[in-house]
Amino acid sequence: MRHFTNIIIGFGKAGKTLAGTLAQHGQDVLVIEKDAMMYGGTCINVACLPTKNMIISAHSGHGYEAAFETKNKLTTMLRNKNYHNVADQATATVLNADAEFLDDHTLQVTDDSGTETLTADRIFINTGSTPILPAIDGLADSQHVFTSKTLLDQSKQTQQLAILGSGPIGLEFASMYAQFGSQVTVIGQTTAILERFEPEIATAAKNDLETDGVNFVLASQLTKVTDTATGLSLTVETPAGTQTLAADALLVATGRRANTDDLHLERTSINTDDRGAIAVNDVLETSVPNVYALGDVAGSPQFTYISLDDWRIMANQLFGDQTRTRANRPVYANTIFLNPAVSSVGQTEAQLKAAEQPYQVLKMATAGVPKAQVIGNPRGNYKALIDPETHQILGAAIYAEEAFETINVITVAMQNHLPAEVLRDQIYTHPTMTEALNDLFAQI
Ligand SMILES: Cc1cc2nc3c(=O)[nH]c(=O)nc-3n(C[C@H](O)[C@H](O)[C@H](O)COP(=O)(O)OP(=O)(O)OC[C@H]3O[C@@H](n4cnc5c(N)ncnc54)[C@H](O)[C@@H]3O)c2cc1C
Ligand SMILES: NC(=O)c1ccc[n+]([C@@H]2O[C@H](COP(=O)([O-])OP(=O)(O)OC[C@H]3O[C@@H](n4cnc5c(N)ncnc54)[C@H](O)[C@@H]3O)[C@@H](O)[C@H]2O)c1
Repeated sequence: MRHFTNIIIGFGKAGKTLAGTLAQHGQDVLVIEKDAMMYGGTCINVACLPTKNMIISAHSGHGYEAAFETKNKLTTMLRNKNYHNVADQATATVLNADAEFLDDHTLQVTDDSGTETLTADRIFINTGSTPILPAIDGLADSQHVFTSKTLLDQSKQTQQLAILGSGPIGLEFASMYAQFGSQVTVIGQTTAILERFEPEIATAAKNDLETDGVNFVLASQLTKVTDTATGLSLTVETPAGTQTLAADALLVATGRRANTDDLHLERTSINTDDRGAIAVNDVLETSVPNVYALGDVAGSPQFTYISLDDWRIMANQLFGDQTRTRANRPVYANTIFLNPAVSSVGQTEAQLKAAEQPYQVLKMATAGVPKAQVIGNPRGNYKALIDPETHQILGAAIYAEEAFETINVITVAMQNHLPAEVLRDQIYTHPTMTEALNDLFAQI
């Protein structure tokens, strides 16, 4: 039985960054990753980075197959770099094996050479999340049903793509495939898309997706999947009655759940919450002392930058002044990478209204921003909500080119309680999309 000071299960964003921190402090650390094609974790191999690379290729007019090759080169380079970032540290070791718990502090790892028992002073669980496949007649047995990961593996373009779920994965793939020229149908159970965004922005984005060729079947339930000679036939209960849709492939994008499947937590005193995520306190410790969970598996909001923030909390607790916790996570935004992107931060007008909190609304069309015309994509709009007394920003939503950059400027202002005048009066380089903030906040 080998013993380590630190064992990290899963090569995710939090885990790989923590491995570097521990090694820099001279501590030994073993990182266990079950899949050698996943060194570096989900984001760089099968999620954020390959999808954004393919989306950029699609929006730039590149064909699917060229985009696929470019994406594979990128992920291969990143995987190799991520592996060496950890494995080349003097006190770090990477083990390609499946890890499971035997008891609270003992792990068993299994690889081609057999099994081994390991113990550690501290164990960090960073095993990410896994797609939820709804129990729909025929779905599990179909040869033409894909997850985001398996669809990204397809070297040939799917010409007729059905997508179940209108969340970020469903919409980003819909936008990407429509730009590649495929016929895309999104089947959603909600009556609208982007429900957590401002309605003006959600409506504009939906109209533009439709202009790009995406067909929406909303407020509907997929009830049956049947494989045909060429693809599949989908039975959908819609408000207008039962519809049958034909497609070459179905992407299932109906959410992701914490990945605890192989860990055998039932052999431990590690608790899970009502969503199946590992229950942790504000400093990410599980119900077992010295066993921690970080990122998606700990029920953290499912973003790479939040997994990275879990690393900040952990590093601060281990080596810093122990002030950072989940409870004082800074303000953060989110983006869905459509054409253009939609980004939001803080509260929406509906939330402020429900809370009876006073606010002033500022709105502007993207077409008024010179850079949007330079790029040739003037679609979209901006909306901000400010406190009428302090002029602090309560929320913002942007549907525009480079929304994902501009929103970060607003986020910094919100985190630091700056009045909107600071963004209104700031000098921005020209021509940039950030200049929109001069005009948006000029309406105060
Ligand atoms: C298609 C898609 C697009 C996304 N786009 C974005 C985006 O643009 N921006 C964003 O911020 N977020 C995005 N996300 C979400 C983001 O990818 C995740 O929130 C993030 O990767 C979670 O990281 P993590 O640190 O929790 O673990 P992960 O990076 O998921 O790492 C977990 C690792 O643990 C390994 N593992 C699991 N079980 C075991 C075991 N028993 N033994 C050993 N190893 C094990 C897995 O193989 C995996 O490598 C996207 C997700 C998807 C699916
Ligand atoms: N740009 C980004 O930051 C980005 C991109 C992709 C994914 N992600 C992360 O990954 C997570 C998972 O993404 P996701 O889109 O799979 O999940 P999600 O939970 O965000 O959205 C799932 C959608 O599927 C719908 N749905 C669920 N069951 C359904 C059913 N039976 N029929 C029809 N619709 C159904 C839900 O109503 C919801 O709209 C996201 O929550 C997000 O945190 C982030």
